[in-house]
Amino acid sequence: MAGNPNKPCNTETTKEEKGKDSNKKKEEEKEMAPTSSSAMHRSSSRPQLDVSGAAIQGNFEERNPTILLPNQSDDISHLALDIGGSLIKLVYFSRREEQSSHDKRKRSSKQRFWISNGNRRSYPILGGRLHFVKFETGKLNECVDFISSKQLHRGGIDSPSWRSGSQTDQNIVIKATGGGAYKFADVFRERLGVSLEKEDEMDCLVAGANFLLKAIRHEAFTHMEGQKEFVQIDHNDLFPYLLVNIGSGVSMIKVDGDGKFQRVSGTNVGGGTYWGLGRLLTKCKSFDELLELSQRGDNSNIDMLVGDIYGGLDYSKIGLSASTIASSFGKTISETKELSDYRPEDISLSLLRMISYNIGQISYLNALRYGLKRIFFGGFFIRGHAYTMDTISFAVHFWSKGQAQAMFLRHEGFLGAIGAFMSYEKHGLDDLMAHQFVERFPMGAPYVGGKIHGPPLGDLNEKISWMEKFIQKGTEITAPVPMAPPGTTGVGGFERPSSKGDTLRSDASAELNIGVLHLVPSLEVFPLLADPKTYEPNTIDLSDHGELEYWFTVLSEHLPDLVDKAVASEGGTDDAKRRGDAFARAFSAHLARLMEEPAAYGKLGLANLLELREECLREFNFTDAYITIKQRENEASLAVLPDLLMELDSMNEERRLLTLIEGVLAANIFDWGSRACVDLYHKGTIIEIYRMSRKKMQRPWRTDDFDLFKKRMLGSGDQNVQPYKRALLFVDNSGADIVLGMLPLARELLRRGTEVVLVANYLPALNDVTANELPEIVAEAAKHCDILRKAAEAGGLLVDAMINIQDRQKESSDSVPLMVAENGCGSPCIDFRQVSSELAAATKDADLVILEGMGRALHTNYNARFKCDALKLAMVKNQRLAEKLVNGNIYDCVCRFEPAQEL
Ligand SMILES: CC(C)(COP(=O)(O)O)[C@@H](O)C(=O)NCCC(=O)O
Ligand SMILES: [Mn+2]
Repeated sequence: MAGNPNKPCNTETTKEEKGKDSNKKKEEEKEMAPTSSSAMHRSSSRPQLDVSGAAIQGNFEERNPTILLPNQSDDISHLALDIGGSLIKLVYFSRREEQSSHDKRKRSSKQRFWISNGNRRSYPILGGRLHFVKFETGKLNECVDFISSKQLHRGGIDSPSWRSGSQTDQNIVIKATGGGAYKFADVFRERLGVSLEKEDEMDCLVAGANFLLKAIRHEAFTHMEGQKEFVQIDHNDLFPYLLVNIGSGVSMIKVDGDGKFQRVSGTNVGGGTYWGLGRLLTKCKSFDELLELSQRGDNSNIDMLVGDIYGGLDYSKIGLSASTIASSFGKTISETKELSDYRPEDISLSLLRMISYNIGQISYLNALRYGLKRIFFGGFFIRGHAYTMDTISFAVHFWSKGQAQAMFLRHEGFLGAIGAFMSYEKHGLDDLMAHQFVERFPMGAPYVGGKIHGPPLGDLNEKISWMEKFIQKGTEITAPVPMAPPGTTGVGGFERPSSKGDTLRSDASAELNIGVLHLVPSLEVFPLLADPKTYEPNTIDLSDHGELEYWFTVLSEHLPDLVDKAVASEGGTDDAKRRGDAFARAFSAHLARLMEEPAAYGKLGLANLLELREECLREFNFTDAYITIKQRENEASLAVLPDLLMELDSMNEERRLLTLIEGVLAANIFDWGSRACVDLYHKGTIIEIYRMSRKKMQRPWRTDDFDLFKKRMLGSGDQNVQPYKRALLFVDNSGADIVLGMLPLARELLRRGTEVVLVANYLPALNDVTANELPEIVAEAAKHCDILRKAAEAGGLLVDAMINIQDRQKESSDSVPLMVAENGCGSPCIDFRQVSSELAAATKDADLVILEGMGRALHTNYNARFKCDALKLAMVKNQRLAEKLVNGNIYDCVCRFEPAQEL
């Protein structure tokens, strides 16, 4: 919303004044509203969530069970709108998780043990997803059709009230902001029978920005000369800042806190100006077309530069280079030329620079006026466009002499809509934290949301046929637009950005930068992290282009094998083949997109890529691609476990501890995600490979802290040591890895009086063992081992044990328990900023963490520090990683012991 052009644009409007204004407006509306529209709600009649008598419906073991609210009578809307001059922005919430066959399998397992969370809430009451969609305001009907087709105004197709038909549309109130909330209220009433409850635009913008800056980890970034860098915002040091929202017009708001702000300025030269003038001057048919034209433009043909005035020289005395724009459109004063003599590309770029530069400059002056160091720019004018951001950044940097910094927001265009959504008090979103959001990039959002609107694809078949049909289009989307030769001058004399980040894709680009936000309120920061603020899970920095290229190649080359396994896991049917093909295309498209713009989905690390691959598989309904392999390897390993245990029991404790650690490292070779290992499997049986791997376990290992660990475990000389109280073992692969490696180590800890929690994945990833599979494996192993059996019984793992209950209670009461906890992840790596509340609860009294495998101990967490002792064990199954990380070779081993970090 721009300032009134008839008023100076720096007219201040305080929030209090605004409040008075909007109350007055509301009163006027009330008087004017016909009685039939008495449903036009005021805050007093705002629907509230009544959680009295709330009960979990169905199985308590479900991750996101339905919460039954027997006393809830108000209509609950899951939709909010920001109806601007050019675009309608829609934020909607879908409550229900799709039920995967994995979940179904999980529910059928009776043996699963859950650690009690005490008073913690272990179920996500508001678990669900936040979706972001936009429409052109001129196509309001399409927006209404979209809402209607998804029944969003009634809480979504899946809402119980919609299915039972218990909800009447007359009572439905939808929060809306922006001018269109007034202008189009009748359309919504007539077409959907709903009332729009207007929320103040500035209130919403600020609420949306504050929410995003606090809740989304990689929301804010800087963009200078083509380089995008994410900025970690400290929640306690966020205010004050200047929020500049560039829509059709521009608002500049000084934000001092939640709900505390002042609109200090604005300018009527904004996105509408660019689009309006651009349309007249270039005959472009859409904003995006105009923006795309600018990519190929050279503004020096239109703008008068300092060099044009000074005969090619800089005006260095006052710090102006020859390429600085002295006068936007200054060259077009030439009387000999007509509009048709100028290239539309050059006009577009010149216009874009004029407007962006102007906004950057006015913003800085306002920041200066109020002593604000940080300026956040939002609004759909920006559209993730590199030139626009660079120009604004340059202006801020130039005029502030580097003292102020322009920052941009990934959800730039949705601030108002998010704010309107948050104004439903019942959602209680304002309390949510970064660790409770997981952003995902489903095929349905980035690739189909390509047009100005795009309902995420509904069912699997739609997704597959979209991939088949539009693969050509997908390639176009991800391919860079050819650039004009560089060398044109820009504002203030910086050359046009030459990084790949400045390529403009189709109009899908805006959607490509944001995904669907999964709200999982049960996620927590791992309580044993020494310093969560500085914790960075990824070891490999993919902003290094060489690294990026290497890992992209590795993942691309692994694809055919992965597809084979995935298709086989689903019986090799034609349907599975079709899905496999679609998966490969989808994942390749994501890779290509990220290769072109690594920061497109937020800060990119190797763990994100490995997780994206798993997410893509799940999206095409491959719930457990390695299931057959996992089962086969478990069986083979369980068959030799009794012999191994006997061998171990014949050793003295020192020899045994060493053999156990060797065993873990040797068995970590069974990794179906490593190309080198997969090649090995074609040459031998599981047992042969295991034996070979054990034989090669010569100390010293590449990183070898075994002696330190041994000292802590066994003491030295006469010195006795206290056993660890509770150890969390982050286990990795199925088969030999868990059965012959980690379980025997767990047994040793149990034998020494340490409680053991086996922490495993919530969802399958490659051949990793899942928490759901562990009780069965432990039960099998326990058949051959009393220590494991008693501990598993004490831990409640052996519900179906053969012994009678009384005996079990007697025996288990004096045993330390062996338990299982799920980690909340479905990836080969682990991000300790987001773990399940079950795992967080299990950290109580834990004084040892053991991380096993490349994914959890090397790719992520290699540099992580914990409040308790930590042992990191892995075999490095990749030559390049071995060289980079430990200056060694493939199959080298890492045994890193780190005593508790002093705080
Ligand atoms: C995916 C993995 C992290 C799994 O390793 P794990 O955690 O099972 O030890 C690893 O196999 C990997 O980094 N693979 C890609 C590198 C390669 O194929 O050489
Ligand atoms: Mn693994």
